[in-house]
Amino acid sequence: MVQNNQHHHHRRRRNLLHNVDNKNRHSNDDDVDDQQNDGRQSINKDGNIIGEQNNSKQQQQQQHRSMNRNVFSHGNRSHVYSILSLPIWLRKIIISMSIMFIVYIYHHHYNNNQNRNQLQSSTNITMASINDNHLGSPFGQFKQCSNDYEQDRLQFKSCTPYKCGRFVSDSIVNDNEALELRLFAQTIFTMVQPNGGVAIFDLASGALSNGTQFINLYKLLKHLPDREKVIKQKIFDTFHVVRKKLLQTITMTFGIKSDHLYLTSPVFFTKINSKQAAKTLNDEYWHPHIDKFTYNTFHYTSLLYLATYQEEFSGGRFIFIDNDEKINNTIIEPKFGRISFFTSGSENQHMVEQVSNGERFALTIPFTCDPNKQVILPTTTI
Ligand SMILES: O=C(O)CCC(=O)C(=O)O
Ligand SMILES: [Fe+2]
Repeated sequence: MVQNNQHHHHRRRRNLLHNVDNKNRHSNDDDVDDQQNDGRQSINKDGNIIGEQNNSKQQQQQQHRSMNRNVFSHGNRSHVYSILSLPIWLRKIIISMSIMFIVYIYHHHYNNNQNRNQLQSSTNITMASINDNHLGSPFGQFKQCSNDYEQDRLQFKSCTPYKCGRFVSDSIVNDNEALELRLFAQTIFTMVQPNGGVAIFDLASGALSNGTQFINLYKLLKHLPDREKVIKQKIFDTFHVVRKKLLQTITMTFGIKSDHLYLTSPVFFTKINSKQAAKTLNDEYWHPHIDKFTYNTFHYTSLLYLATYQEEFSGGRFIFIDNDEKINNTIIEPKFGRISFFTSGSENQHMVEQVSNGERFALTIPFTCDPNKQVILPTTTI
């Protein structure tokens, strides 16, 4: 009964509105259709309800037409009213469909954006994750050398790379060697004030960061009778073993003569923690850089990791930046005992991600083709 009344009421409102509509519809394309619709013609002519004889199909057609007009013709107030004239069930359908449409558009847009983000991060290649165990011959890839070696090639024929590239290995340095070096670094860094985010110790010169300054540990120790307690000879012995293995690996991988490649300076330990980066030259870590130009002595860079990503620190991954859009980058996740080595020119521009938690220890061991830039490490008889 209530429904009947409502229905009746709606139709009456609709008919009233149709009269107004008709005035506006002379130029409307729908007119042709409308003329052909008997039910509709009677409504328009009489302004009366003849719905009883109309079957529901006709009603629906009318409602659709009136809906279409309302949706597509703007600036006509009567059209707005005629939406209200639709039966509640139809209004509900329209509203739900509109909501579904909005939700669909939103999802489509959101998914597209997400895909784009995923695509960006998925195009970053993790060359060595902490879960990988790169045993045996070094794992990596060759890359065309940049033009940075043109001059070197004339000067250092049998050492300058013809094929460049980047590699990792988890089996060249053993755990004992890595542990010894790690403990040494820890001891050294407890001797100085923590400096923002980066502490540095150069094994070649003895330079040790202390706040924003550097002190020279070797000079200080010179006058200390029990200096052997601070830096044991053993650490230099271990370092020499590691250096030899790295030199062998690099020369074999890049096909150069091992007696033409030399250790160069700085040979440095770093401890990076999550605090702000220090205002010293070590700021370089956070920025994309090219070792050959940053240090001026490097032809081949090797890195020995003394801490493991995600276990001991967050962030701090090593990233080769292969293009400016920060996609298609190659990532190395630091892992205790892992080495990476690469040619130091612009073919291997890189950076270190900010460390967000914990402490990251690493040792940079560089090599040069220039005998004049060779460095011989001191012994404890410094
Ligand atoms: O610690 C690292 O992973 C790399 C540091 C670096 O880029 C450098 O020593 O030049
Ligand atoms: Fe670097």
